[in-house]
Amino acid sequence: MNDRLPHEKGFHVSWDQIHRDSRALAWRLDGHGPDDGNWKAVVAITRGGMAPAMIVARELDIRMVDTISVRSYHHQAQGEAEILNTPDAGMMGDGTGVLVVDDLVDSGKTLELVRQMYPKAHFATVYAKPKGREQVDTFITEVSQDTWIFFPWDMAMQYVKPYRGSD
Ligand SMILES: O=P(O)(O)OC[C@H]1O[C@H](OP(=O)(O)OP(=O)(O)O)[C@H](O)[C@@H]1O
Ligand code: HPA
Ligand SMILES: [Mg+2]
Repeated sequence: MNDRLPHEKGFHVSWDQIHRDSRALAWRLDGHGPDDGNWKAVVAITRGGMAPAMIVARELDIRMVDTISVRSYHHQAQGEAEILNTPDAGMMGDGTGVLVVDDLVDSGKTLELVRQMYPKAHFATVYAKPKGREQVDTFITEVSQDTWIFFPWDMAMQYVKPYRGSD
């Protein structure tokens, strides 16, 4: 792996896999909302949470969808997490009944910040690393801390040399 990358392992996720895993997340959450099992809204943490949030909202038939914009990473180096935009305050309240969805939790800093704003919300991610696991209420797959997850929206198909041979 390239010297600039601090992570030992790469976990490459296809569109098909993120779709399946996001569906699995929705099914796990189904029936666990505070209002007769229902959730009132889905809030995606931009940008990575938007595709999983769309799939969760579709599976659970939730039409109330909003976003919260958080930025914490510059390439693979983490900076201070900052909130750039918040969802409708009236809809959010203290977060009760709201599913906050992100693609993954790594250090947990992003979720920690959002949790401070909406302590009663339910935090769900598709993938989780050990350091951030305490910040997430529901997730599907755990990967080791030294794994970098590559999402399909950050990748493109490209030529790979044969195992044997030089062209
Ligand atoms: O648990 P943490 O260590 O805080 O890391 C997890 C967050 O980092 C990534 O987002 P990023 O800030 O890179 O922005 P993006 O979603 O727009 O790519 C990822 O999508 C999570 O939101
Ligand atoms: O493993 C990761 N993959 C993509 N984005 C991320 N942001 C924090 N950790 C990761
Ligand atoms: Mg993100």
